Amino acid sequence: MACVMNHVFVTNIVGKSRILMKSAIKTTPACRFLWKQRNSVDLPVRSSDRLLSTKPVMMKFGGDNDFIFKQFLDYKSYTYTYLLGDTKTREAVLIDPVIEMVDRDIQTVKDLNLNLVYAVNTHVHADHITGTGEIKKRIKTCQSMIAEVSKAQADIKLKEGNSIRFGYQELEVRATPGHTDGCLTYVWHDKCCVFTGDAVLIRGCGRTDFQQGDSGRLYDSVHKNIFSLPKHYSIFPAHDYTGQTQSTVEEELKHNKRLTKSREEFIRIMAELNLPYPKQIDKALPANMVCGIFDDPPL
Ligand SMILES: N[C@@H](CCC(=O)N[C@@H](CSS)C(=O)NCC(=O)O)C(=O)O
Repeated sequence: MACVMNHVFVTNIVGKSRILMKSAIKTTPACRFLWKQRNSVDLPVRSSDRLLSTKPVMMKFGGDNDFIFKQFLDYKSYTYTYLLGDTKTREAVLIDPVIEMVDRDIQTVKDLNLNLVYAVNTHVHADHITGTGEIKKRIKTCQSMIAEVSKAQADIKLKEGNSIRFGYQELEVRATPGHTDGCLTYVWHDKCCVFTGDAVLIRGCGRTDFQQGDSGRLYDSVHKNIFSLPKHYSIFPAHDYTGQTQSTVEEELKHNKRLTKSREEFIRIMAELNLPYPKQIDKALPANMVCGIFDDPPL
């Protein structure tokens, strides 16, 4: 097996030694696995030259897999919550849990005998209250995560270049601002998939008319940090309003109704959307700055 390890510099270890600064050289997945076995704290992640996995899409459902993947829907806000787990260690993370659906999420964690280590938000949501605070109340060892620049409360503040590790699995954190300034995208390179929050929706994108919305910034960050991924990577967004569940980088490069346009045209399209404000925005925004925990229970 070709295994070029090169140099590793792990500089910032936070929260049970699972958050690692990007810095080293990407190798083959098998090589990385062997390397991780030798050293459970430091691990090589990808280099700035974006050398990435050449494996085909690996979202197998069933069989002898090393991971768990579940996509849940909140049918009120059309939010997708993702449960990702590592079958060897049973460690798991939840991405974008919704407060009203926490019973479902925690029950699934229990059913699958998982140890939920992180409850992660892609950004400060405006349309629903996050479930991260409620989850932390019920699972004391679970830590919450959100972007540092969002200034929202969380146990661990993330920024571009961090990695989120659960068992032998790892998500790369990429900054994709524009819908909000703290939008993060999580890339699961080993499984060739990417959790884009509201930055890229299927055939669309997050609106840019409130919070720190900035259409030019969204266009640039998506093209730099999502559309530069290998074409076969699967895209899993935070919402879909049309009944779709998943896309790929290739599909969105070809068919996204907004992001395939020129930057100038994109900015014009976004300025003319005239969408109604999300119904829950007035309570969701302040609640989500404090992990979704208010003194008064949410309606
Ligand atoms: N009707 C929904 C809100 C729908 C909405 O505005 N969605 C946001 C993401 S949640 S802030 C969005 O960016 N939509 C993009 C689009 O093109 O629809 C509600 O009342 O909650």
